[in-house]
Amino acid sequence: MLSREVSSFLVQQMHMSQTAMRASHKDFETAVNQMKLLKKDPGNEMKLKLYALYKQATEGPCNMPKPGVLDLISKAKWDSWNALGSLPKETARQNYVELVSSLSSSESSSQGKPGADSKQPGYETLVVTSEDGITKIMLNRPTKKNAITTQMYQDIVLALEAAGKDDSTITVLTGNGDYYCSGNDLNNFTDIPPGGIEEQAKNNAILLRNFVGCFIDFPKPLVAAVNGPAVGISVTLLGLFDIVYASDRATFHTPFTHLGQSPEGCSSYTFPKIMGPAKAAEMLIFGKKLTAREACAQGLVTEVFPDSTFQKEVWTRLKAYSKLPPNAMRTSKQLIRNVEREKLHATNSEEISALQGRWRSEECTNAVMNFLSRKVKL
Ligand SMILES: CCCC/C=C/CC(=O)SCCNC(=O)CCNC(=O)[C@H](O)C(C)(C)COP(=O)(O)OP(=O)(O)OC[C@H]1O[C@@H](n2cnc3c(N)ncnc32)[C@H](O)[C@@H]1OP(=O)(O)O
Repeated sequence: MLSREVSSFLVQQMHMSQTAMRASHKDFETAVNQMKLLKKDPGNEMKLKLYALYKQATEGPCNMPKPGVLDLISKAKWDSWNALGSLPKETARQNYVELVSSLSSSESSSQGKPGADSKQPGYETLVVTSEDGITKIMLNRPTKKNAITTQMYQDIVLALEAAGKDDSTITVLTGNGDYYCSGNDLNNFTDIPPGGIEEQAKNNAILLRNFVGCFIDFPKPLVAAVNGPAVGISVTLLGLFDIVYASDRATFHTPFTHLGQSPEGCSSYTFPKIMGPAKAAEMLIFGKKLTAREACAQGLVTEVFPDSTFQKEVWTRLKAYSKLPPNAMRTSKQLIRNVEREKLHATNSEEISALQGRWRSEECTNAVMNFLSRKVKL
């Protein structure tokens, strides 16, 4: 017998509309007005992002002359707009609407909670520690193989934002227990909001755009310590890390087709670039699982360590790196990232548009249902 969540998920899926979810001009105008009503200052970085998207949505690509270096504010605005390159007006409009919507909902969810603004977040399923110049973000849901829940996506974003600003020099993502991460928690698909599947897909799209965007824009060296098997989004994101160390027990599996889904985490761009199109296709289209050594041979993994000495060797290495001059490391990271930052954001948008279609498909519905009703494991 199917669980209640699975049945309700199925019913919603059968009734959902096939209309595309592009933001209309009216949605855009509403978002522009909503921005004026925000009570909390979203911060300079966010304001620049919104400015750039607004200009791109209303005027198209930046073709203004670059302001002089002494005109700091105009230059920051110009840089932000110019970084969007040839992003289509329609995509910029949609990104703007989604960004404002996420700001409004985080503002309303913090209302009425005394001290919500000043409180350091206590993460339920992450352990964040800072020591020896290294901030470690550890996924901490070992009994569920560190599958990422909706709350965890949000917490990882918060933890990365904090790590980007703290005084550590390197940030490390790792997993607790025998898995690094089993990817998206498939129960995320059963938590259907009042607006049905359409609203769910829209919320997931906002969540994912923001989540992947954070990895694209992370300002410091970012290291993955892959302590065990990795699945789905935890694999695709590796293409956005600066270094990937893996235990020889780790495997790398992206079974998107089996799940009726399509790649995310910018992997449709980073994987062919890293390993060549033929190897990338075998992983992303056919779901071939790689061993740690294969992933290393294909350039996705920097170095593989025996599982028995993984922790000791990785942390000794990272502690030595963390003593290098931090500003030089940041500058090098930024130079490398700036070459393709715009391309990565555009890829993120494209992948999410495709996924929204996939999430509404029968192929995806059946795959999720088979997992939740314990019929299929990867
Ligand atoms: C909103 C943004 C969306 C972004 C999209 C991302 C795409 C992806 O990430 S696709 C990848 C999704 N992941 C999977 O499909 C993995 C599903 N899990 C499995 O196939 C297996 O659990 C496993 C191969 C990872 C491990 O098998 P094993 O036999 O060793 O352990 P289990 O008994 O199956 O697992 C223990 C426990 O953990 C639960 N669990 C594991 N992975 C997930 C998951 N991804 N979602 C939800 N729950 C998961 C599993 O159900 C077990 O729970 P119970 O002990 O309560 O039965």
